[in-house]
Amino acid sequence: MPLLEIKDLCIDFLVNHQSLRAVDDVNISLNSGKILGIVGESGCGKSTLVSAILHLLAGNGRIAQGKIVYKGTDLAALNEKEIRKYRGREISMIFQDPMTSLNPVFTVKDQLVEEIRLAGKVSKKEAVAYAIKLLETVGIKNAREKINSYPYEFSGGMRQRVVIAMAIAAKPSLIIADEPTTALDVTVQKQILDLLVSLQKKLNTSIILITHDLGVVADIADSVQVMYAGQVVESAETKEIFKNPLHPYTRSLIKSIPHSNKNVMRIPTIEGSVPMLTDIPEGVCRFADRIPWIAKISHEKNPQLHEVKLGHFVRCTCYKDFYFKGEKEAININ
Ligand SMILES: Nc1ncnc2c1ncn2[C@@H]1O[C@H](COP(=O)(O)OP(=O)(O)OP(=O)(O)O)[C@@H](O)[C@H]1O
Repeated sequence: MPLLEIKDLCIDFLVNHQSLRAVDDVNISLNSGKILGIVGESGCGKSTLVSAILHLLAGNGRIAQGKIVYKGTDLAALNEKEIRKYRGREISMIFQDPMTSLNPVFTVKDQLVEEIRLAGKVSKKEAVAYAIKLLETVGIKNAREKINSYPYEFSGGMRQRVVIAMAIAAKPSLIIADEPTTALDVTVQKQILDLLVSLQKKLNTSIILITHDLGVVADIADSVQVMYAGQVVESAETKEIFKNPLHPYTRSLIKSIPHSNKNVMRIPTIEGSVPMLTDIPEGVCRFADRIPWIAKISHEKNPQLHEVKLGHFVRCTCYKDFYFKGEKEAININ
């Protein structure tokens, strides 16, 4: 049985008496000890999707349909008191900005000890010893001294390490990391990702890693779901996605991964941005507006996810006729 199974999940926001669908019929299956990458530009619905798991949606959001089955329990059906037992203990979250999780007026020790004591019955002394061990585990040197510092005394990367220490304190089975490295310098980003992967292996935790950068998931995720305008447009094992990307949006995301060789000729990626919820077209390919040079007939009506190969799904039929505008022009010139 998968650790987490999200089935036909739809999430709506109520805006000016209008119900707007931000997540549309998403399915996820995640096994123990695996890393799933959820990728897409800002506004695709990634954060909305994962915040629903622990009932952290904004006040105007609601699960309109679907199930979130975790270890056999449908989390979507739980009340506030019941879901609290899962937060931090079974499933923990790491956000982009470490200060979302850290309180600036308390020391790291106070915050870690509180988290540890919330998770289980331990004495203060035991909790402090465990907190120091946790800081060492996440690579903070001189943890015995550093534990008495306030969050502002740490660099951004070190703060994110503290947040990760808090996130693993209760040995959760699932960590949801929502753009955990976006706010950090490139060199620090790599260190934090390496840390997450090493902890995942050590603790056999599963991770859902949310990012706008497909390059980030390339080396570490076992599987990838690409989201666009609230829907999954492609999903497969990571190797397969990079070997055989099909959906125009996935192909565009792959092209936009920064390349170490700056001399490589760059074909322009697809212009534009994700539509606002009020502008999402119904019953047609949501990506069609971004690739107007592809004939309308190439798109499917009411585009569905098609399993093109075992475990590899792609939405709409437009991928079959898709080419990058610049590519064809380059061919014509030659
Ligand atoms: N509380 C809300 N009320 C109305 N619309 C919302 C609300 N929260 C998010 N949205 C909208 O839902 C859509 C999905 O937003 P979401 O934050 O989940 O996207 P995202 O892919 O995680 O992007 P980002 O990385 O910028 O957070 C966007 O159009 C956003 O404007």
